[in-house]
Amino acid sequence: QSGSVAANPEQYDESYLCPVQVGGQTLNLDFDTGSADLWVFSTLTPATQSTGHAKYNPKTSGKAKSGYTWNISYGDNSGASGTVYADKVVVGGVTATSQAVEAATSVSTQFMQDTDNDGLLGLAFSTINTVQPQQQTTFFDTVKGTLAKKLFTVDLKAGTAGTYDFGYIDSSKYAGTITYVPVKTTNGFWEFTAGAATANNRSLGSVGDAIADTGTTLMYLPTAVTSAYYAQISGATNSAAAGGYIFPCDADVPDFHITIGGKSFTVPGEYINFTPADNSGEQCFGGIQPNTGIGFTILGDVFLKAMFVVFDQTTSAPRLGFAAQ
Ligand SMILES: O=C(Nc1ccc(Cl)cn1)C(=O)N1CCCC1
Repeated sequence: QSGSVAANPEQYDESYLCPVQVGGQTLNLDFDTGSADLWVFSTLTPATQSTGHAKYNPKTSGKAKSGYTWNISYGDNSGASGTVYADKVVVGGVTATSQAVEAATSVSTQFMQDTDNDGLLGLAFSTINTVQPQQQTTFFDTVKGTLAKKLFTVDLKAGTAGTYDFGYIDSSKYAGTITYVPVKTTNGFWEFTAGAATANNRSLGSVGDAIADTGTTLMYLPTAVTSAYYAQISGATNSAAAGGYIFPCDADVPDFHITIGGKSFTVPGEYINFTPADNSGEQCFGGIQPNTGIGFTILGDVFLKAMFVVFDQTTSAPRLGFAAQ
């Protein structure tokens, strides 16, 4: 089988939500290549936390996995926890007849407040799934053997709907050729080595170990690369109060170029002029921030929405394919 689902941007492209049928009920989920749990708001979630969200009712067709629990936290310190059911999950026509559906019994404030988001669909490697006592597979791992090709592609866009495709590569969605690089799976992420970064034809240094993460909004780069980038924007400062680099909203924000697999790819400066940093709209928050304390680079949505990316498990050595949109 193969299929395609829309990825609809939230305000400021903060995240992208995709309609998914869970036990016959449609929920809008945040597809996240940086985690491996499929969890949903449910009838088990306290009403004080679930108001405004679509909820999965396991009673309809779910089979409880007795004694199974899950508990996940993300880089922004949001998180959720709950219990586990097996149910039918359909994404863009691709069907998992018995997928582990993790029903939330508790969610953090960030999830409670984002009423467009009804849960997450993890697309990292199942080795980092949090279900105990027995780890469960991601939707992709569950259906992988039934797909025309064991791969999915990500085509996020700035300010408009993109797509996640499962089982095939649509060559109309990218320009030029796809450049493939090997993936290191030991941390459970789609992790690879990126190369030189430049802006205004000046070297910013090398990016190095990086993950392709659709669940993270921004780009978190090595501190040296980040500071060299913002040195080229007059008025840019690293503001503790704002939580990162900000600059005058009318500044000239340079394009960011990164080499992957020997090919250069460009993130337009306008994507890096991310959002107003305050109510006056005078200062804007940067789409590139330092990866302090993370230990690797995260290439999140700001990067991905300039790219067409193939998450490829067609062979025993997973790989990532990158092309310009
Ligand atoms: O928080 C995340 N990433 C993240 C955020 C900040 C920093 Cl420094 C690093 N990573 C993330 O992937 N998600 C997924 C769903 C909700 C948030």
